[in-house]
Amino acid sequence: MSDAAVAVRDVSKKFRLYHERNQSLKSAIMRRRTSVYEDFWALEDVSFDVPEGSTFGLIGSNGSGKSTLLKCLAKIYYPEKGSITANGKLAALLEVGSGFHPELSGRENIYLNGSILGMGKKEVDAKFDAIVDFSGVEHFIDQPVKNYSSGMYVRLGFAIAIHVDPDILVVDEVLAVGDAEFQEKCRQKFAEYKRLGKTVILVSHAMDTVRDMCDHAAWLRNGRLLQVGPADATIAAYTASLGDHPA
Ligand SMILES: Nc1ncnc2c1ncn2[C@@H]1O[C@H](COP(=O)(O)OP(=O)(O)OP(=O)(O)O)[C@@H](O)[C@H]1O
Repeated sequence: MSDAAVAVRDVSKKFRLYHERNQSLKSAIMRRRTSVYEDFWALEDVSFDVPEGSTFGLIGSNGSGKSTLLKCLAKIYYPEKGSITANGKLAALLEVGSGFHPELSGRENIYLNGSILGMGKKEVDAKFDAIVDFSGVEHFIDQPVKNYSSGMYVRLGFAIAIHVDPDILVVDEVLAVGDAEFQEKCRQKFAEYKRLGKTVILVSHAMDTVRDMCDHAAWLRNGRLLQVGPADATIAAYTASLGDHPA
């Protein structure tokens, strides 16, 4: 479909859950090295379109498959079944610290992470000051990132991801780690993306944030898509399903 930034079609993702009831060496030998496992489908037959230019929220309870789906979008995981088509350059900011080497400095990690996200050295050179400026971690830029706080990690990771200048930005829960000032910066960035017709896909448990930022949303439960469409209606259905337990 021409107006879809991302088309998710019949996506199913399986993990193996190993059941090692007895951890001893003797028991491993007795089992003759055969492992006992079961297949667990973290995503099952998930299909939806993310409209181009939308800010799209993925919502659902813990373990419903949101992060797994984002990792499939970012091509960190490959689904066993189905397909995902992205129409444009996609940059993802997933778990805190992913794509960073803890022993390297912030400066070195900008080059490392930038190249993982598809930027050449010259491009990073040209954008370096702007990345550092947006991140707000200039004072610590030559320190190893293992000494960064989780908020500093996320600031730097987000600053790099947006300077890739993606058509589609995929952001996991990590924004919740940032302080109020940083969240406001992100909010402004998402609004700017919207004005530019770019697409943002984000995961959040904060329904106020999703309501505030997103125009569309998809609700996952136990790996299945329960509802997709306008954010307000999807959030209302999800929160109603929680009964007395607020999201
Ligand atoms: N690498 C893995 N190996 C085995 N199981 C996994 C793996 N990654 C995720 N899972 C399982 O897949 C299911 C979905 O996990 P996922 O992290 O996608 O959920 P989520 O909706 O992002 O949850 P949360 O809101 O808690 O972040 C969970 O049951 C989880 O235990």
